[in-house]
Amino acid sequence: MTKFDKVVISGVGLIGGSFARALKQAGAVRTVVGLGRSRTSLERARELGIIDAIGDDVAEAVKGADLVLLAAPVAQTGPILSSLLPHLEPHTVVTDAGSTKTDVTEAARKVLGSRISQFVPGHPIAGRETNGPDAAIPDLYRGKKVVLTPVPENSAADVERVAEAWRLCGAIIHRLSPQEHDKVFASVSHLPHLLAFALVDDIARKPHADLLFQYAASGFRDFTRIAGSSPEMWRDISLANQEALLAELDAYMAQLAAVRAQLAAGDGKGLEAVYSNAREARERWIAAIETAEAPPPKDLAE
Ligand SMILES: NC(=O)c1ccc[n+]([C@@H]2O[C@H](COP(=O)([O-])OP(=O)(O)OC[C@H]3O[C@@H](n4cnc5c(N)ncnc54)[C@H](O)[C@@H]3O)[C@@H](O)[C@H]2O)c1
Ligand SMILES: O=C(O)C(=O)C[C@]1(C(=O)O)C=C[C@@H](O)C=C1
Repeated sequence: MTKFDKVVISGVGLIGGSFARALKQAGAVRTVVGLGRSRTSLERARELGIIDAIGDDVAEAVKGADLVLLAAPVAQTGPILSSLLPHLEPHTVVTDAGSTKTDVTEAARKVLGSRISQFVPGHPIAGRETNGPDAAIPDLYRGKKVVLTPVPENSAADVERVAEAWRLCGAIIHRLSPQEHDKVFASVSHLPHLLAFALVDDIARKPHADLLFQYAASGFRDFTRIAGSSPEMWRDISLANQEALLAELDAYMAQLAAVRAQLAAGDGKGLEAVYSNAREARERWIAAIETAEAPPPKDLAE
């Protein structure tokens, strides 16, 4: 069942590589061509069987492509689209996997002009702290959400084409506006990453850091897992979503100030109320996510 004759991936790391692997596993693509910044990394992707060919020449790479996925750090969106535009055929649908959507859509609009209709912005809500082609796995998106934030100029058919590709990877399609998207993910993704990076950085800079790390255990490991993520990627996400992230950070700092006051006052009842509310909310969230993200059987996604 070949749905896509040729798919081009610009940025063959965890996200782009997993997309290619998933489409290949579903038997849904004939050829995957990789574009990228690092030749070594593209060669590794080819060696791993993630891509079939390295796009040495952009014009040749995008010629006859059904679908192009941008999966590089979000600040690369404009430059990558500029390089693709002169060679982009009218039938080719372009999408992206960037973690922010307002900046990506603005960059795409600026570069593509009237051809913005060919760009359907998207974001898979799945990932890990590892990066590069070696981290790519075919089941990364199985049972996970993909948020599409289409622009008014997109045709229903092009949006459906992108949705279909993600469904073939096992994902479930949701839709938000770019602004709604960026507010939501500032809260539940971008802020936790900033906090994890800041905490580990803070501890690492203490004079007795070695002693502290020697005794840090599973609680610390769980809280800071995401501080193992790509600094370049998270720099771009933080700056791209600066306004919403600052708003979430301010709200969190107010919460910390309130909790600090309870601690300083020895207000055990107050602290326990915060901890209980958090634990209950987390339990409800885990139960809901386990129901919603129960992976569909492989043949249903195909
Ligand atoms: N890691 C996650 O958990 C996650 C989840 C969802 C979405 N995303 C988004 O997906 C995108 C890719 O993230 P990733 O985790 O796969 O990172 P990654 O580091 O594994 O892969 C990114 C790839 O892009 C390449 N690249 C960098 N600049 C480029 C350029 N100018 N042109 C072409 N390729 C370029 C890099 O060489 C690398 O191979 C980012 O926009 C990120 O915000 C990440
Ligand atoms: O699991 C992880 O390591 C992730 O960070 C994945 C995660 C997140 O949940 O925040 C990170 C960035 C994305 O854009 C989507 C998903």
